[in-house]
Amino acid sequence: MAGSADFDLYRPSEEHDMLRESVRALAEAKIAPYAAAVDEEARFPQEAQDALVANDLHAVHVPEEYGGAGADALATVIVIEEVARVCASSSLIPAVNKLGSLPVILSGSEELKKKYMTPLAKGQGGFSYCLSEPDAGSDAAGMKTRAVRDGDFWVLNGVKRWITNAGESEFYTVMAVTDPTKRSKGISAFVVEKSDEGVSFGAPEKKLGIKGSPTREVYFDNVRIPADRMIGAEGTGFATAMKTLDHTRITIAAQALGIAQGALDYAKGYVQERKQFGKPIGDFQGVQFMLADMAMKIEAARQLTYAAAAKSERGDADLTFQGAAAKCFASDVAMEVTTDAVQLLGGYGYTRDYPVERMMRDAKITQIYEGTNQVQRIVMARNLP
Ligand SMILES: CCCCCCCC(=O)SCCNC(=O)CCNC(=O)[C@H](O)C(C)(C)COP(=O)(O)OP(=O)(O)OC[C@H]1O[C@@H](n2cnc3c(N)ncnc32)[C@H](O)[C@@H]1OP(=O)(O)O
Repeated sequence: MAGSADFDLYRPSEEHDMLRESVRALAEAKIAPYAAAVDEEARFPQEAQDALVANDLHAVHVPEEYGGAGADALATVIVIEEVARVCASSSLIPAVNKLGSLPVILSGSEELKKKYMTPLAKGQGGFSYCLSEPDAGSDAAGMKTRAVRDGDFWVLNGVKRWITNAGESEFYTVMAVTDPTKRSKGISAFVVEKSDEGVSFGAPEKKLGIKGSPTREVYFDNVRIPADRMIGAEGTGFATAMKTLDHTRITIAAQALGIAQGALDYAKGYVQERKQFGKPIGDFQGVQFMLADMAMKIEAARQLTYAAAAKSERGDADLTFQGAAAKCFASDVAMEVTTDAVQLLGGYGYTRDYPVERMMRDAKITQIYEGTNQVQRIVMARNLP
């Protein structure tokens, strides 16, 4: 797996290129064949989960000392990008495993890291991230889920909403209020296990896209967990949640990039096959210009995303700006490019007989989750370079 110092700001190393080739081959052979059915039936992509685990690609970011592949941020981006190119729902597996576990990696005790990163690396349990609530989305610090100390335990009560892979994951990073007088400084982070008494899940949301990735509410009803499940010090949970997003918004950019590339690749092939007025529609300059614009936007998004991944790896001071910028830009590109791909396929593009309408529906969420693109602008404006 690629090492952390192997890439400069913009250029993936030879190892990164090899990783891309192998993930692309795996994704095309083992994930792409199920993408349409996973979407149509709104079912978890078990085939993708199995293929990713078998090839050690389900959580590549886990450091080697905990049995992981120790992939750097760019390698993680490449894995997510290549899986998203064929199936966005499946790309949420490596993405959410990073999102859910990064709070532990960034701020957790050595004991917590050993306890939870090891099974994650082995594919014995995924990790979900519980920040949002029914009434606390963009205003994450307005959360109400409460954790109250009781001797050597914390007792959690509340509801988290929009939790990706809820019910599938074994482990949950949960942000909860430990001091209601302090807003963001009164929030702490915890690891909760699916098997903890009092944890339950709502019905899967019926969504426009990423239908293969279950999104459910998570309920905490007097969930009593040992005090050493707190991630970092009391009151640092919100900062940990935000620091995590600085790194993982780049994985959403990767996902957007993959979806856009998948749509461009499909449209490129289609315009050579489809004949109108006696020749392939790709011979018309109007169509060529659309493809050129799509490729140009994707390339710009890729450069921004890879540069952000390099900053994530190095922990550069301007990561907050760059992560938000990459997520915002790449997700807008994904929406534009997938919409243009549908346009290029005309009436066929609008049907489920072709994959581009799925890609267009899947692209939409990348403008919304891990902070709407309006929130990204708040973040960028507060952290201008
Ligand atoms: C991977 C695929 C799965 C996808 C699943 C998707 C599920 C999700 O979408 S996850 C949830 C997404 N939610 C979000 O992104 C939340 C959006 N909201 C936000 O980011 C914030 O609430 C935001 C930016 C609006 C700021 O909120 P606000 O309440 O004004 O807080 P703010 O005053 O900036 O910060 C509070 C404290 O946190 C700390 N903080 C804020 N940002 C950071 C940061 N980037 N790094 C470190 N600390 C930070 C600050 O130190 C600040 O403390 P201080 O007052 O001492 O400076």
